[in-house]
Amino acid sequence: MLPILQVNPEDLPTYAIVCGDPRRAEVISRKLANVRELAFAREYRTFVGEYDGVQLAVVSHGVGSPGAAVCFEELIRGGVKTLIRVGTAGSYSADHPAGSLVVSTAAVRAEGLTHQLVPAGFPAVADFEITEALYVAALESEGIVKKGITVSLDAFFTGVVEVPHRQFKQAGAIAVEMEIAALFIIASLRGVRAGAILAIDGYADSDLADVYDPHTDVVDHAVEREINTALRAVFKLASV
Ligand SMILES: O=P(O)(O)O[C@H]1O[C@H](CO)[C@@H](O)[C@H]1O
Ligand SMILES: O=c1cc[nH]c(=O)[nH]1
Repeated sequence: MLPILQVNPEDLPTYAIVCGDPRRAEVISRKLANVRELAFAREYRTFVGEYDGVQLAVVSHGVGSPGAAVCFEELIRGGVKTLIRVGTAGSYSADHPAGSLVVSTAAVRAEGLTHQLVPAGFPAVADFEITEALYVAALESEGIVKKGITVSLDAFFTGVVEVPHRQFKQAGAIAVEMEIAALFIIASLRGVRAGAILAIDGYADSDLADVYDPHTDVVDHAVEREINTALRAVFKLASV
């Protein structure tokens, strides 16, 4: 039994879609055939089922890298070889506002967890095949799709220390979220592949406390679109 997810490794397939929100995991699970909920322990809700004949798990990892890392590590210990994060993110550009999709090609390690795992200069990079499958599948849907470098932070709300959003943006990053760096570093360390797609829910460098509202139809529609994209990507990846 995986001690924290509370899942029996024998029940896990080799593909997994992961997301922060346990409710999103349940939404994704409703798109699967022969679905079973294996566990709901802490923030980690685990379903297994089939999409177009491909067996996959859908698991929530909560908010923030340390908790998400526990989920990724246990899934990999349980036999998962392909992990796709289906998340939300803040945008750095009016070219991709709320409702857009972003496929992460690499992540800035602006968080703490990965610095306890690998040396400072080690890159957090997505798997090429997963990234390609996600991007191609996303382009088949209606709406804006971008691919590029994303930033993984620990702090969601700001304090008195300035987060260098302007520098990240000037250096080429396109969106901000919280767990992709951990996912890509852990995948590299453990010899599995990982990718990520994000629904944009606002602007990252605004005062989030005042303006952040991820509960809009535009964001809901983008989340639905990224879920369908990720499922089609899983099917494509499993078919080659
Ligand atoms: O929508 P999820 O997958 O949770 O992703 C983003 O949303 C959470 C913050 O609201 C963080 O987990 C961040 O990475
Ligand atoms: O981490 C996150 C997630 C969604 N939107 C943001 O601005 N930041």
